[in-house]
Amino acid sequence: MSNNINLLELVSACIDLAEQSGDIIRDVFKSGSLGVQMKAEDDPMTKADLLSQQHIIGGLNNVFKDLIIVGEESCEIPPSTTIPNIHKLDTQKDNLPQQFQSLDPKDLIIFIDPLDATREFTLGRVHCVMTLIGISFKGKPIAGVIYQPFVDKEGHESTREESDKWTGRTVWAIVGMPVESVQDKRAPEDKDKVIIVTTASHYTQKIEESIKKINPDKVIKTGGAGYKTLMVIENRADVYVFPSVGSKLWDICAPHAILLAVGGTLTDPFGKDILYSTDPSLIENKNGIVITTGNHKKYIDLLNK
Ligand SMILES: Nc1ncnc2c1ncn2[C@@H]1O[C@H](COP(=O)(O)O)[C@@H](O)[C@H]1OP(=O)(O)O
Ligand SMILES: [Mg+2]
Ligand SMILES: [Mg+2]
Ligand SMILES: [Mg+2]
Repeated sequence: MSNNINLLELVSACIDLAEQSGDIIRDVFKSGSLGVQMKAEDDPMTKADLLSQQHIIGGLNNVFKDLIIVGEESCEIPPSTTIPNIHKLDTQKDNLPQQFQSLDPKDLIIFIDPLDATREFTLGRVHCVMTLIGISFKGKPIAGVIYQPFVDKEGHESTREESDKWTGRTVWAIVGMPVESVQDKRAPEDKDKVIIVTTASHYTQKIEESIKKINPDKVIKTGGAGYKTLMVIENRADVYVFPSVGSKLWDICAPHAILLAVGGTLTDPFGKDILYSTDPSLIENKNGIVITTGNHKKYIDLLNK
């Protein structure tokens, strides 16, 4: 029997599971007992990272057979009774590109970052925290789901004192379909500026040099690969520059798919495409990443001059 997958049903399940993981992540945060473990120096994992990944993979495996899943955390997946809703996007059926209606699971890889910006999570800077579920097909991202637990439905950030406003936001896209959940959030005073967004916690001399080459009007340093890519997608920044080792395929697959759906570009700092693969030697974005929604070649040329 064919186990072929309809992409809309898979994305629907991913949205449902990411939203449920948001409840898990908020509950762990509010409990005040994060259970921080260091996987390596500068690489924390909490109870929320683990429970979120177990919930998502357990739920996906209950509905889809033969899925190839690459999750950030190395953990057992306990038996799960969760059956995700595969019908959340049924109203979009007519918009689904024909080639995505019946996909061989052998051609798909699901990249899961159960909690992006763990360091910020442990420090209480929770606005950058996201669950990221990306779907690649034959090496390229085709769909992405982002869930932000610590913002409201519009993506507005609020403090811990206003935690009743943390209703959460989902952003999702399938490449080739209209994107509904993304807004242009450029501040009027930033209209003609060049704005770079980059890491707050892994800032290096090399990043400093790259920024000088672009000579921007403004540099925003903040946490999370998903959060920074979303800043570019929503036009709060022009280019996300991270010309260093550190991010992995699960950090970028979901944001990359949403970026592609809005016409943006993600490459390494030399302009080379990223190949989404299960090959352990390719999981790390060794050269780094550059993300734009326009003028990509201009920024790559500046970085390599
Ligand atoms: N040196 C590193 N080791 C592990 N993960 C990293 C490293 N650098 C970046 N990351 C991942 O990329 C994200 C973005 O990095 P930064 O905040 O420095 O821009 C981090 O939140 C982290 O994801 P995660 O929190 O899911 O482990
Ligand atoms: Mg991590
Ligand atoms: Mg991450
Ligand atoms: Mg993570």
